[in-house]
Amino acid sequence: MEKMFKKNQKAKKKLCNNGLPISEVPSKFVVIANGGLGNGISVHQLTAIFEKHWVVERTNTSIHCSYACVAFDSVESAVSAVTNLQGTVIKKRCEQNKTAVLYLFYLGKMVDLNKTEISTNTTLPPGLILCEEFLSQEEESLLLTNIDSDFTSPPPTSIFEKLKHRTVLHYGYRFRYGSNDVDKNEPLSDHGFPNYIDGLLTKLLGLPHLKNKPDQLTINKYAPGDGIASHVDNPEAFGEVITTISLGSTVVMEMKFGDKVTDFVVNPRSAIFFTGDARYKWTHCIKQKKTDIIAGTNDCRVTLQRGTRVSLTFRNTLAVQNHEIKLTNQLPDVKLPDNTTEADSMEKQYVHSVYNDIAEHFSQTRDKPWPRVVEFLSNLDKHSTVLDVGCGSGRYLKVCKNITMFGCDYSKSLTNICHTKNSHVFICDGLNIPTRTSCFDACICIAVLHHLSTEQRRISALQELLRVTMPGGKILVYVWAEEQNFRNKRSNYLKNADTQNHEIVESSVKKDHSSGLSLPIHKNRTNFKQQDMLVPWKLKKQTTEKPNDNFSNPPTFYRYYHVFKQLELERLCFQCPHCRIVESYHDNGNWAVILQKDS
Ligand SMILES: O=C(O)CCC(=O)C(=O)O
Ligand SMILES: [Fe+2]
Repeated sequence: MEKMFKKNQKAKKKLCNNGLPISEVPSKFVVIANGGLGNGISVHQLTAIFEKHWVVERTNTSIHCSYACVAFDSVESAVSAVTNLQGTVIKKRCEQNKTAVLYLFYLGKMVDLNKTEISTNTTLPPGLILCEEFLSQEEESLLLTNIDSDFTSPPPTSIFEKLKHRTVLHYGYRFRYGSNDVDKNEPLSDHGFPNYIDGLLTKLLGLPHLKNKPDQLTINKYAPGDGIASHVDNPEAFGEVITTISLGSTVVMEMKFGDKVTDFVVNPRSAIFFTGDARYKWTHCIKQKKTDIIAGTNDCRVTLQRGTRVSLTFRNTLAVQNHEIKLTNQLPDVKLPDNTTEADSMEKQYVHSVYNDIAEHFSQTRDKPWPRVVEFLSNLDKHSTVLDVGCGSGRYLKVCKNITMFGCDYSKSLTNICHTKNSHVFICDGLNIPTRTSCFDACICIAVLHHLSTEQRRISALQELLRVTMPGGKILVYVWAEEQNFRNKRSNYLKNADTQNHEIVESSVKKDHSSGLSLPIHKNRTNFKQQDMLVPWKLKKQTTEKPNDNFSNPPTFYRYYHVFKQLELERLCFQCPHCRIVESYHDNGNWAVILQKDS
């Protein structure tokens, strides 16, 4: 009895997951779990049982459904049927000696299962271009025939690999799982792809999405139940657009970015272009399942059986820049902004937008207050009103009970996190703080100035801090130091090498072709080799999901930094009128000053 109850509950849960409007209140509409065509039970068999006792208005099932829906003539009939038929064992129509156990539940409304179609109103991630019916059926079957024969006997110009959860063929360059890149010195052949790809390539290049002819192709073959772990195709190794052609079977792709998740159906013969955010910020994956349950019309979910699916992923490999730098042992050229427009746009791309994207992860990993900042706040007069400029996720806003703290930050996502902690915060640019002059007893500005990309902006930020502070009030400023090894003491940043981010790129350069700006990429947890650079931030791996191969690759973001040399911060302060430096010191890889505004 108990076993039957458990099975009943399990069946109910499954129906709910399928989107059926199960109701606890009796109604005339009933769903019969296990009583559907998909489970080998015909409508005929059901009506034969019902008609002896009750009047049925309509019965509805579909070959895709293991359940059937029934509309009785009245609630009473439905109640009687649910009570009497619960747990009935019925012989399957087409499978001899096999039976099904029926479980019945009320529905809030009648559902027409055959009218359920895949819902098309999924919002795709920004930058994802999905072209349905990109190939004709003839083109698809010709490709499949050729690809099948390559899988059977891989040509010498290809590399065949059997991964744990799919088989793959690489052309052009071998894709190296682990580093998720290619060896540019080892092309697989002079002529790249097999001839049968020519037509497809011409067709792809005819669309505006691909700027250059791809030079690397991975063909993935998925049996039902196979998948690909969540990843971003390595931005260090491959160009701006990744293209995937699907053949053979429908599948659901899942894309994620922060707490945003999108599932969408990828049909055979479609082309997907991953560009922009979908290329660089959102991860994509295919779960290891034999069926996909997806949103359908009519409040229902549609269950799709997967068949064998083949996908072709085209990539453009990037040139290797590392070698030259290493060989000559010279620092790369740096081209920084030299006007306000350039500085604004660079900070927007490499500071503001990044903090919005990494806010959640940043707040989880940067929540410990630094002791000397807490000490500064604790030494302020009781009831002081203090502004934290660039407060991030608010780690100093609640550390001192005796003072009133406000925070401001450019990042909406970070200020949202502060709101959840009930802190007083507002969004603003530190160069234009929207408050009156002289309205705070003190200010702190921790790890902010180093994100401003010209000296003039760093001075302006100090002047703005001085403006909003009361005459006689104090300001504490911290910036990242070029000297991470000071007086023979290594900073925590260096000491914590090997624990985080160390796997990221060797020294290389990021050139922005549209703006002409060029910045070196810093190797995390190493000494700084230059003052201006991009510092990688790798989002944490999704721990909820076991990678099905070593192809799990969360996105990397780049933050712009100008690290300060000894006395550089003091020099900037000297250029600000009406203040004096009360104290300056090195603190664990940072330079700090305490300023006092003239009375
Ligand atoms: O099979 C697919 O559609 C995805 C393939 C993919 O993401 C890749 O090869 O990087
Ligand atoms: Fe991919």
